[in-house]
Amino acid sequence: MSHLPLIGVSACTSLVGKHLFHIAGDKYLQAAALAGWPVIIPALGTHLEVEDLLAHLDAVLFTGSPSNVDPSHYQGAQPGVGPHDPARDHTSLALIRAAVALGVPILGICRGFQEMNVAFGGSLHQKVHEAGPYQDHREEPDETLEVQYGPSHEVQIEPGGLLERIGLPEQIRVNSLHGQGVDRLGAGLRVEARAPDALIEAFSLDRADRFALGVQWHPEWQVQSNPHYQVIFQAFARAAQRRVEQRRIATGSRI
Ligand SMILES: N[C@@H](CCC(=O)NCCCC(=O)O)C(=O)O
Repeated sequence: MSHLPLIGVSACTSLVGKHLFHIAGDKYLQAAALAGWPVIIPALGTHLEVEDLLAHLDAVLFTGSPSNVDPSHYQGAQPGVGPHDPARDHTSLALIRAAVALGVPILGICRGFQEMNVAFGGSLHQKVHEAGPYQDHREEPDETLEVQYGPSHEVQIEPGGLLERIGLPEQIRVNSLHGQGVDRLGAGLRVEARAPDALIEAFSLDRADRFALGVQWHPEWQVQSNPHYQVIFQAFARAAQRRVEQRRIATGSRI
């Protein structure tokens, strides 16, 4: 039997009619399936130990979402810009910290990237477009998905980092669909890419023994037809496969 990695995919809470559901977008699940079997992680908050779940997973993908991380997680009690999803905040922040501690590879996309920064003690601009020298990084609300998720601006890949090592060239074009962005970078994170306005667009954990990468753009979008997006998921898949091997050795081949 082959040991296909199990890839956790973070869910948002969302009302469908009068009932609360835990949902993850199809494009994230399809892209995660390039690395292994995706399993949706419900945003159940903190009453379950995330370590118990992580013991069974080989990697976790933290998805994008229209909701914003509640600023109480990084700058004290403030109303902040909604919508918020407190259950997702609690689940994701606990999962990110525990995954890194346990050596489970993680990839954060858009909100997931912002969650990673907050989990490492960083902060976010509430509205990037009102925060000084930055461009407006939001999508045009009335445009088609093809336009919204199409290339929007360049990012400059930092030399010597993970993104360079996995094969990305000095500059790539990426999509851009976010109102918030990294302000103070979390402890232990290394900048991997910046937008032309210098906004941080990607970071990794500065530890050779961990795969923890966050990107502000959406590499899951039509990943199969974009070689620059594909290499990110290929690197994530390799990290998940390494975790399968580590778990196999740790459990004496019984997985
Ligand atoms: N709300 C945050 C994060 C933006 C984000 O993740 N957008 C993705 C929305 C839909 C999707 O493609 O999953 C912000 O505005 O910065």
